[in-house]
Amino acid sequence: MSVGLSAVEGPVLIIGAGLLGSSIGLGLRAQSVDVVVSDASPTNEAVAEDIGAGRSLRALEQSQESLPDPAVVVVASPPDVTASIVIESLRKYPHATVMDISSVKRSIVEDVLAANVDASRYVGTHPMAGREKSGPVAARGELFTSMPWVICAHESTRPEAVKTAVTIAVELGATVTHLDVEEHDRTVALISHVPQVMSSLLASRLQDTPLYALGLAGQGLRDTVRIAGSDPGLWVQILSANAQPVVQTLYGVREDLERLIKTLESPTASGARLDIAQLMSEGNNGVNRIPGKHGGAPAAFSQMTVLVDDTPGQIAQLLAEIGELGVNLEDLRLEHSPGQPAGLVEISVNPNEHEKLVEDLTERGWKVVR
Ligand SMILES: NC(=O)C1=CN([C@@H]2O[C@H](COP(=O)(O)OP(=O)(O)OC[C@H]3O[C@@H](n4cnc5c(N)ncnc54)[C@H](O)[C@@H]3O)[C@@H](O)[C@H]2O)C=CC1
Ligand SMILES: O=C(O)C(=O)Cc1ccc(O)cc1
Repeated sequence: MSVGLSAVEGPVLIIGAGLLGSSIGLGLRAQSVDVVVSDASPTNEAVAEDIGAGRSLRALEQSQESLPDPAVVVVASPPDVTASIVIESLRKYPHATVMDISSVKRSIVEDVLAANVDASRYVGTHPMAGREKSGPVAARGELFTSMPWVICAHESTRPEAVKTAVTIAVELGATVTHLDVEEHDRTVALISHVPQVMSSLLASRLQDTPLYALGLAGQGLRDTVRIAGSDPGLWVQILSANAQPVVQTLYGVREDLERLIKTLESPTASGARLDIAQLMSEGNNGVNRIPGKHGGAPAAFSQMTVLVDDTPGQIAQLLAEIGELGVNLEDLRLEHSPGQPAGLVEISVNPNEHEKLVEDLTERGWKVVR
């Protein structure tokens, strides 16, 4: 039974009410879907209920209310317990579609298919959205808006189960892509797991760096180490469950790293500079291939930087004025170094709006750098 106008049939039972589970709960509740949350940690389950991600299963049980038969079970627990929770849920809720959202798929699908359960109601999925924080306090209902969500049906998944998973992803604002399990694991090794490794390896170089040196860091360092703040416990599980595809990608990185080290050991040798330039431009080629917003073609937006005072309301004022000027912002990034009295707002717009916006904002008294 659906409570609101949502296309999702509830109740939806979310098992694992951490960052992802509670974000899904918040997003579905915003569409008036009936959501029940369950977590091994009573505290996380209670926090999830408090922030509005769904009704606590424990609280329902304590009040002697029985859980209405869930139409969908979303398993949002850490990867290492996901397969066993999926299997248990398929047994316990014989009418429910059971989907998981773990970052790795092959090991889970294999375990579910090997168990004596009705695996046709199981569909593996993976929202490509997250944060470098964990737990329900970090949850956001809009986490999945315009983000990809991969659906990995296995050979015996029922079409209705796929449809249910797609409906949930779409309801949360995500864009659905279908991949088989092997392709998924190979792909995420490159676009998610190795980036995490590279970020952590670079950030680990900073452990003994004097604080004055870190204080000089610009946005480049912050951009590349942001995800190094991720939960080690989760990443031990992800990397070990997807070790083989990750290692394949790391072999390529090792090759390029060895090439660069060798070149830089003799930087004035004949051809050395060309080799450095080649490595850098190979990086340019790669970054230019990353699609723009909403999965569209790589977009060539033009950028400008606006200096704002570090006082409340400045950024809101700037955005309001850009809106008044009728310009659509394609992207926005804030740069701010602690201790600096000003912040930098980097704005991306369509190139044909660039010059006029620089002029208009300057006229209105903003300090704009092209
Ligand atoms: N963190 C991220 O950015 C993303 C994570 N994922 C996947 O989502 C899943 C959850 O990750 P997060 O929400 O980040 O982790 P989290 O640590 O924030 O949440 C996991 C929750 O599961 C609970 N839990 C642990 N064992 C349990 C069990 N046996 N039964 C019920 N609950 C249990 C924990 O108490 C915790 O509240 C993982 O499988 C992860 O691979 C997918 C996409 C992005
Ligand atoms: O924060 C980011 O940039 C991420 O890429 C988050 C993320 C982490 C793990 C996943 O399985 C999917 C997405």
